[in-house]
Amino acid sequence: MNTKQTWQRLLKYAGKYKIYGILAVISALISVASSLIGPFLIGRTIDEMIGKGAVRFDEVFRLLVLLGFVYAVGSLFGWLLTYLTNRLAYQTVNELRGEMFDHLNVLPLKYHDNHPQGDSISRFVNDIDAVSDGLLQGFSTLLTGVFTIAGAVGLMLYTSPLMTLVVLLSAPASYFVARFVTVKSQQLFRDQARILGSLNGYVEEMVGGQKVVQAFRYEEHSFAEFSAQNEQLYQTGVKSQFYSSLSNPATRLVNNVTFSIIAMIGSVMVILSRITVGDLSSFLIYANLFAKPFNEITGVITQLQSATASAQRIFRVLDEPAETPDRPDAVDLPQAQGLIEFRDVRFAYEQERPLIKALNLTVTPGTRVAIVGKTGAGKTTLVNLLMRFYDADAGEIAVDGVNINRLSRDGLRRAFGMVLQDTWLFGGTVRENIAYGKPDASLEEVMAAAKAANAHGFIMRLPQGYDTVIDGGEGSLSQGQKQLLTIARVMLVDPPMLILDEATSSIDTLTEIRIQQAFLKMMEGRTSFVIAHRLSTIREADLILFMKDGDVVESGSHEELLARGGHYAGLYNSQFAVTT
Ligand SMILES: Nc1ncnc2c1ncn2[C@@H]1O[C@H](COP(=O)(O)OP(=O)(O)OP(=O)(O)O)[C@@H](O)[C@H]1O
Repeated sequence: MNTKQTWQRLLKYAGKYKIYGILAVISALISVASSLIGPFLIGRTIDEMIGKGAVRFDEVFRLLVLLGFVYAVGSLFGWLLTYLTNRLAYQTVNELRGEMFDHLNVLPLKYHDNHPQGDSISRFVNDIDAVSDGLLQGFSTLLTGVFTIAGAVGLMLYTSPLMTLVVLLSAPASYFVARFVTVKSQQLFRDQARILGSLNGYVEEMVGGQKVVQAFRYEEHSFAEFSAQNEQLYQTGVKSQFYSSLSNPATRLVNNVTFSIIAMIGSVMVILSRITVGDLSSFLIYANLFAKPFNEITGVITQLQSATASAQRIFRVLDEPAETPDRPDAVDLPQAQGLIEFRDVRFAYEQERPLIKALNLTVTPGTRVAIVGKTGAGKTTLVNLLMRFYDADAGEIAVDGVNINRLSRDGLRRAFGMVLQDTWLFGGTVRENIAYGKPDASLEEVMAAAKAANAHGFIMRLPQGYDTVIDGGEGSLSQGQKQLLTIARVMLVDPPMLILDEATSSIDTLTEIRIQQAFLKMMEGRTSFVIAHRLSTIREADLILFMKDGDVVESGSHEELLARGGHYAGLYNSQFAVTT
């Protein structure tokens, strides 16, 4: 998408609020007109005061009152202009932000899997901000700048074409000086932002990994690395401030030289009676008004360039195809029994690397299935297909005999309760977190679910019990406690089928036993898939699926598979046999 197309698309959003745009243009015209009428009145006032004993006080007074009125009107409309452009910019980005959030929710999981979270967040926050700044500054500065330049040139020409020529000849010099300084300092500001980003990342990494840092006695090394980046930030910061602070004095120097030349020529013309002293005064003010917007416009152009780049990044997300919608005749799954069938299922994340080649599998209602296999074997992929986070490339997956492509995604996902290793809790109370899938649940229901999940005891020991606020999943809860809360969350919804991912780490033995018990209770009578890491879970499963390179290469009960002496027996002997 090129710059023109980007702005056309952006302005389409802004177009919905064009009434603010039209009013802003009118306000800009009035505000600029008053700033141009002012100097004219000042000139006339001066002409009324020249010569000893020739001051027409009544006329001077009238002009001064008029001048005051003109400037008051100018200020009022200047403020209105800021207000209206603010409304226009914020309404526009508000809509853009809303659309982006909606779209992030309907993008297929594939998008989120392939894009770093930080990048999506940055598009959502930083890029939207850049577009907002661009619209805000761009609109008001360009409008007033262009009107001021045009108006000042017209009035200067009217007063003295010769002096206007001098002013116009100086304009490119002023522009290039401003541009040189702005480009240089913008480059340094970009470097500064980049180094700051990297420093942020480094600090985040070090704070997050403090335990490991200390355990490996990495503090000195980490401090040295930090100091180097910090020093770099300092150097760039100083340089960028140096250049940006040059901008004003440098352009002012060019303007002042021009100003002196005009003053000299003007004085000669006054002496020759070609213009009045009032004309000269007005002209000098116009020359100043004319020069000022160049500085601002150069600054705004860089801002507009960065807004364009940001808008392009936002539109790239908005143009990502959403998850294919449910079929129009999609049905819900009112009361799933739990019969799951995979028939000749084929799937690849990347077409050139087939993962699941021909998966056939039947799981009868109420079966507890343990999925086992080395890392990368395809265990998560199987779950991804079952939940329709990804669609199979060929073959079919059926629940209770119905192809899942014919089910609504909502209906299908409601039929499964999921407990993942990466526990996700949001900023809210314990009660709200448990009731995530059933927001209208009563406290009694929430407590019953927590009791069933072995979570009630530790919740009651929290400072405010069920009303304790969890800070975005962080805070004082242990990993195991967080997992117990997510189990309670599923217990409350009471889904007919389950998908569980056993945690592999950071859980104390007691909590682990609690989780195991909760898992077992939850699985009673339900078709359940457990990505299993513990021998006890695997042994107690009705069916073990051993996965390798994307396919189920062995299936059966623990005893059957051991007797077969194949992959599972190999894994068992190498990993578990010693501990039994
Ligand atoms: N989003 C993705 N895009 C491309 N390839 C992927 C994606 N997700 C997984 N893979 C690849 O597919 C294969 C199976 O991955 P999967 O996550 O299903 O394995 P797993 O058995 O669950 O592993 P683990 O036990 O480590 O979680 C791996 O080779 C992995 O690199």
